[in-house]
Amino acid sequence: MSYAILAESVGKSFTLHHLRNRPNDSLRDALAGSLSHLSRSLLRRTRGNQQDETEEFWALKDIFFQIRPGERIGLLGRNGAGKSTLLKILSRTLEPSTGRIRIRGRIASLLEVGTGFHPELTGRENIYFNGAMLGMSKAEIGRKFDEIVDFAEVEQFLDTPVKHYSSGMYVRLGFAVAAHIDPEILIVDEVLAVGDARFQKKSIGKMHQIGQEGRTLLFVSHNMNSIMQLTQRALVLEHGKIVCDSATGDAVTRYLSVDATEDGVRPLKPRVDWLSDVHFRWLREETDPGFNNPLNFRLGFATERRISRLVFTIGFVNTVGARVLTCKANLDDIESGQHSLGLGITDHHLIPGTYFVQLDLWDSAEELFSYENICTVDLFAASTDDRLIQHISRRRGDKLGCYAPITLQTLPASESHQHD
Ligand SMILES: Nc1ncnc2c1ncn2[C@@H]1O[C@H](COP(=O)(O)OP(=O)(O)OP(=O)(O)O)[C@@H](O)[C@H]1O
Repeated sequence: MSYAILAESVGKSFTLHHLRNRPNDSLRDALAGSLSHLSRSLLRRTRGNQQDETEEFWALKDIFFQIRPGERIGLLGRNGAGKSTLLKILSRTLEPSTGRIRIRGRIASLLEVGTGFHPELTGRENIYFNGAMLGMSKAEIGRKFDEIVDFAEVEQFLDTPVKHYSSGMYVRLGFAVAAHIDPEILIVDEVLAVGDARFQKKSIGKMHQIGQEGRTLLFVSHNMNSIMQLTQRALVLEHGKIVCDSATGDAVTRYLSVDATEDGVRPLKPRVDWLSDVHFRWLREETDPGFNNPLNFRLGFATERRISRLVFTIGFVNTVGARVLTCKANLDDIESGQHSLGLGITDHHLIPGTYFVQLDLWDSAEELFSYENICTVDLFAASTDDRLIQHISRRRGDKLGCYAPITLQTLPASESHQHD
């Protein structure tokens, strides 16, 4: 079968050095410590000499996949899962330690802000410099030049060295060059998140167009809506391994459920050191099956400080990654100590189905705690009407969200034909 990208048994290991008796030992150890925590199972510890220690860390292991020409693929994974390492190997900026990559077609990649740019050169010079690196001739770049400048919206700064550009400008220019060299394969990492919302929308539109033209697209994002919009198939990476390769909807569900536990009972790490012992749980046993029945949660935490105004939000994300409902409450003057609160949500209007719950805690304007998939909530249909609503909503786009009843009025015959 023909392919655009073929990965065969690709692995990448890094050697981590833990240098003893050095002034910055503790920082190195701290970094290495967090890495080994991330992927203990992939680590093999070897001893160098008495003082230095090295660890072999496998950031990617046994990666096999095939991408056909014209496919639009999403790559999902938590921080440190190995996405950037894989993209760097695909775009040949990193050599794999095992296996091989085969690529057919001109490839353009946008991996990090500013890659492929020379800081001392102007925007104009960098378009030629970057275009040449991506395999375009001077004449080709000349033909595309105006389109690139126009798309990047940097006309005013064209003769300014790019070292004076903001990160948003870098990304705009980088994306514009990569997207206009007519790549057969376009690889884009999260960088777009740096641009403003309008540019993100514009670049998603451009990638969509590139996909429509039958080019191959590989796209990494933590934004499930963009992944859903742009790709048909997605790979999920966990600790350097592909754990799911399927239709995007299924892959997003798999990715979102990675962290969600059934009951959500576990200690969670807050963003401030004076808050601890955060526990959150959906009281499944207190929820009656059926549409719009109240949902109850329990939140526990310990605070060493008085909290003047605690703001909670509970968000509900459907199985394709869209946040469909946000609920909020506040509580004033919480004294230091251990606390346990019951949080009830009535009239949520959620269609029966599975939702991933996000919890955020703020003290006025300071973020105290944020957790994406703290638990899952499964709401069951209890009546024929519930099942009908669920069925219709699934058929119309396989999404779940909220449902609200319509108030019906019977209008006199003459009024029902009037136009506004
Ligand atoms: N040069 C390197 N030396 C040592 N370890 C590395 C190196 N590059 C990456 N790693 C480690 O490999 C693992 C995978 O990193 P990678 O950047 O590919 O993850 P990611 O999925 O892209 O994460 P993020 O979403 O945070 O960008 C991480 O634990 C990272 O610390």
